[in-house]
Amino acid sequence: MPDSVLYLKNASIYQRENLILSEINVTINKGDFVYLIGKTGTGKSSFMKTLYGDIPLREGEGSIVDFDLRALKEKQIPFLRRKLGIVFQDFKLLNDRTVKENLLFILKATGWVDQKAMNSKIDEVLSKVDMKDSGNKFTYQLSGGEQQRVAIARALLNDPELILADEPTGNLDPQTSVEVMEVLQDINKQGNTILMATHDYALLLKYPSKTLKCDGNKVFEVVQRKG
Ligand SMILES: Nc1ncnc2c1ncn2[C@@H]1O[C@H](COP(=O)(O)OP(=O)(O)OP(=O)(O)O)[C@@H](O)[C@H]1O
Repeated sequence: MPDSVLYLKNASIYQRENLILSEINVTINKGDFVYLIGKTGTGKSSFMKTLYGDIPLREGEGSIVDFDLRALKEKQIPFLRRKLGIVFQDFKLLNDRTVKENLLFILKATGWVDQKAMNSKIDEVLSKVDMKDSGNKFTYQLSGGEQQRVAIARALLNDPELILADEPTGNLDPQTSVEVMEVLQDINKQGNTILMATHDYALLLKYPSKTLKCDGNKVFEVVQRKG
């Protein structure tokens, strides 16, 4: 699989002893923008959690950014997550710090030491999400859409090979959802690979792309009709 960043073959996903999804066959290639859709409770979050090592893959084959999901050891998980950018519905920013301090925290935690390099990386990712002028604001001073843009900037810090966004617009109004989606589209056009779980069908229609659907314990690729 030369250009694949995610590969699942006959994979099954369990929550404790409950089978959530089975016979999953999915490939995501470098540069793709892929949606993961499905009704509530069909397993989108379980799928995402398996990919970032929060749920072990117990059946089938799985490889993500060159990590074997079946053989993944607890101590490898931080290294896997360094190659992924993860964006959550509820932003998960540290509210007692400024935007820059939130980003510095992650850089230091992932081994960066050179202050100049850190500052320039922070400027770079904040520019990508159009938040360069807000570095000194506390996160609680930002709107929901701005907070999500900072969370996307944070996901970009370590040049991830794959961005996993789990309902990134789930807490946002329709207008702000479109703004955040524009940011995700832009960074995809710049070469980032993105898997986005969503139940926002308006976004799918506005920004059509490859779509996987969770339904009846399976994951299907669905073909979107144009027009
Ligand atoms: N920690 C857990 N332990 C046991 N079962 C769980 C756990 N978390 C989720 N489940 C079950 O797994 C199934 C899939 O849940 P999941 O959260 O993956 O769905 P989802 O498609 O992401 O839903 P939503 O859109 O509501 O977030 C549900 O039936 C849920 O009850």
